Amino acid sequence: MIHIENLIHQFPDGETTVTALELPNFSAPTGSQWCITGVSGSGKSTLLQCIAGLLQPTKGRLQVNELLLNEATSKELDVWRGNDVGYIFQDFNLLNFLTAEDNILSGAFFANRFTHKEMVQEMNELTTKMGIAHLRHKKPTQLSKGEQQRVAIARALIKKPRLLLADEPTASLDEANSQLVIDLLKQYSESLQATLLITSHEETVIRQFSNRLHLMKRGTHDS
Ligand SMILES: Nc1ncnc2c1ncn2[C@@H]1O[C@H](COP(=O)(O)OP(=O)(O)OP(=O)(O)O)[C@@H](O)[C@H]1O
Repeated sequence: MIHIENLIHQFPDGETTVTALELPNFSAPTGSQWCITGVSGSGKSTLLQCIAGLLQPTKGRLQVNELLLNEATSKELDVWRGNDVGYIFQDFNLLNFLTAEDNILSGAFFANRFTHKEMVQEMNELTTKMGIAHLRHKKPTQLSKGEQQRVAIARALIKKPRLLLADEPTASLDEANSQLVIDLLKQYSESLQATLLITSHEETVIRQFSNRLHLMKRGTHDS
């Protein structure tokens, strides 16, 4: 469950600030699946980062399940994120010194509730489903963008999170892999009753979600 009231996020911009996001109200029931749309710069990534507790909102109330994010300490946010949040970054954020396999396993490490055997089994299943099993021993720099994206997605799914946040998860994928990823995210969300929020510009992706949140570009400079 996500519940948002009067959320505002501003970034400093020289002497002034830029309002990246303003969202008066938003509620997503547990297990619901949403596509966040809006032109470039409308605040889609900012919203996902606020919901993941990666950005502290400037104003507003933001609750995810039992946790009130705007009042939580950074330690509470770290523990919660490690346990409950699967985040697929727009630019992947893979660790270049680790193999694809170790990058994926690292996604479950901080959840602290799986044995090594369980993590390896889940990693094997995910990489097979996603067609990247043969790439497990490669480093991210030896992979194409689309392959890196699938590694990033497997890293988010391995811990079976209650909240799945995916920032443009199909942006580097061809049509077939894009569909595979959307199907996989939806299946995970359904089977785990995990709330799923994805951002996308692509019509083919957007129309597969009946729940949509459209953000308007602000770009307002406030002194
Ligand atoms: N770290 C930052 N410092 C200052 N301004 C920022 C920062 N990050 C984002 N912004 C600004 O906030 C606004 C929203 O950015 P955001 O990345 O959330 O948009 P978006 O809708 O995800 O865009 P895109 O579709 O291009 O990824 C933009 O005007 C952007 O320039």
